Amino acid sequence: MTADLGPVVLTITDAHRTHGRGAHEVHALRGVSLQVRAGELVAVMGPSGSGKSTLLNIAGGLDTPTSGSVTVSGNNLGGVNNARRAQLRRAHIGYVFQDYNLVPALTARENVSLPLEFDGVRPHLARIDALAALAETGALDITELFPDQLSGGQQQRVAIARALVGPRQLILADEPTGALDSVAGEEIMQVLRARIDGGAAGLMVTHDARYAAWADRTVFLRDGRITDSTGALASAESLLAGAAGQAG
Ligand SMILES: Nc1ncnc2c1ncn2[C@@H]1O[C@H](COP(=O)(O)OP(=O)(O)OP(=O)(O)O)[C@@H](O)[C@H]1O
Repeated sequence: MTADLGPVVLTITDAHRTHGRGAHEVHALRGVSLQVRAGELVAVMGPSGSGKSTLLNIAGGLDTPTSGSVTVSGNNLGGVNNARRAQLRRAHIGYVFQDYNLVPALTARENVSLPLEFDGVRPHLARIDALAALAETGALDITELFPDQLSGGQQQRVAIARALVGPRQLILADEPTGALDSVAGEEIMQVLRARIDGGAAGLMVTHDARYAAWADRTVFLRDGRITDSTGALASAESLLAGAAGQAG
């Protein structure tokens, strides 16, 4: 997998993120540097409170580092105003969350079209792209169903299609398999892996070594710092040992 990596998509350089002040100050990130290339999936593991979600949020411009920089596809997210950051986010970055966040009143297809229509894509073109993304995630048979008619696994396929729709270069996933049984979880990982192999870069938070094993490498966070990094082939054993010790 690592042999065919493309250009660097995500660069995080010495990122610090502090929440609160004085006695309430929390150092969520303490100097994290990380690069993810096209065609590469990086898993992030670590105990509860170690800064995993904060790292994902700053990678996607949902949060900004207190110091340090974040560059996505050559765009420095810190050097632009909020409106431009939101635009860059929509153009380049797809998010997959554990709790799907689908709009209940919209069908699967409409949920996937929505981000494109926000960006001014005409409805018939958004529909074509939405159907392509739903095909990619194996959800073509449920395009006209509403979220409450779908299983958890099906809802996550729709949520991933929404994250992948259009030309996204960076896929950020926060426990994308968290609410699923292991069969559905493996299916979701196949979909994500295929998109990464197709040329996107991916950063995925997981507590589960089985899913981290789908990544090209895993970084371990502890107290806001990267403490360890391992390649996928380094050994499933070390991942399992790490997960057993660090899951939170
Ligand atoms: N908005 C905030 N205000 C204050 N503290 C925060 C905020 N967001 C995160 N934190 C703190 O920053 C630290 C890192 O949080 P973060 O959610 O990134 O960890 P995590 O590794 O994702 O945890 P979990 O596995 O439980 O989701 C924690 O101590 C958390 O309480």
